[in-house]
Amino acid sequence: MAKLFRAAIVGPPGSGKGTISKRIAQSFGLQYLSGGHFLRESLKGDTEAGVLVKTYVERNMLVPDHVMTRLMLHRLEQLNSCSWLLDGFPQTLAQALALNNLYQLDLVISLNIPYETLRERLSDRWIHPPSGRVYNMGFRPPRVQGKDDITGEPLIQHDDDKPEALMVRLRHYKDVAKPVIDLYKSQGILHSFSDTDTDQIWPSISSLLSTKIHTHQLPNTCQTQAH
Ligand SMILES: Nc1nc2c(ncn2[C@@H]2O[C@H](COP(=O)(O)OP(=O)(O)O)[C@@H](O)[C@H]2O)c(=O)[nH]1
Ligand SMILES: Nc1ncnc2c1ncn2[C@@H]1O[C@H](COP(=O)(O)OP(=O)(O)O)[C@@H](O)[C@H]1O
Repeated sequence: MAKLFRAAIVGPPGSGKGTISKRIAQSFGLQYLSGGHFLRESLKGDTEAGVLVKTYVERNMLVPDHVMTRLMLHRLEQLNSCSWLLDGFPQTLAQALALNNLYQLDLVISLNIPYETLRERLSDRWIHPPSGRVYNMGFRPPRVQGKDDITGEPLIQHDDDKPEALMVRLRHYKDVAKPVIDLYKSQGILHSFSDTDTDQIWPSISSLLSTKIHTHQLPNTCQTQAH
């Protein structure tokens, strides 16, 4: 069987993880799994996990590690035959250690983006909740203002992208991210990218991945099991 490639992308909210992850998934055929999107999905049904998660997500607080880890590791189990890229997980050292017990990551991409850039971008971020498609009124506007390109449904802005919530998220992010970044640095798999612009960073990420992933080695069918 072809060797599977496992990677994660880390960076503050608004650093472009989702935007870059989608480009990576498209160019290199990795299965993309976003922690934030996955949580929002689990809020939809009236499940026990959904109710538990809701109170945290609504307050922009990290879901407790044991809950987040259980949900994500369960999902990853269903992606056993896939090469994947994680976005937004792990965010804490406890999550990183739990992941580490089961999977050896090949690569971690870290995005270092100045605060002012983050603030500007997130205040312009609009999303289409059912699909997770992300727009930006300057950088990637929808074809029709306020509407999703594919379905024409309305776009919304997350409460946690509004300025006050953003400050809290960024401060908190810094505290929890450092030990995670240090862990991956010590494992020799961390690659950091600093710029204000996704399009400037992308060529370097793409060429790094080309040296690590040989697309002919990736399984062309990745069997994903239902949730
Ligand atoms: N102006 C600008 N906006 C960007 C750039 N890259 C991403 N964005 C937008 O910034 C916002 C945050 O990006 P996203 O990928 O969702 O970041 P994440 O929170 O790290 O997943 C979105 O509205 C993107 O469309 C960029 O290079 N310039
Ligand atoms: N790894 C994680 N651990 C705990 N909670 C998380 C994690 N990732 C996301 N969350 C929760 O989900 C919310 C939304 O996540 P976020 O990263 O904003 O998603 P997005 O990818 O849409 O930016 C966070 O405010 C937090 O409550």
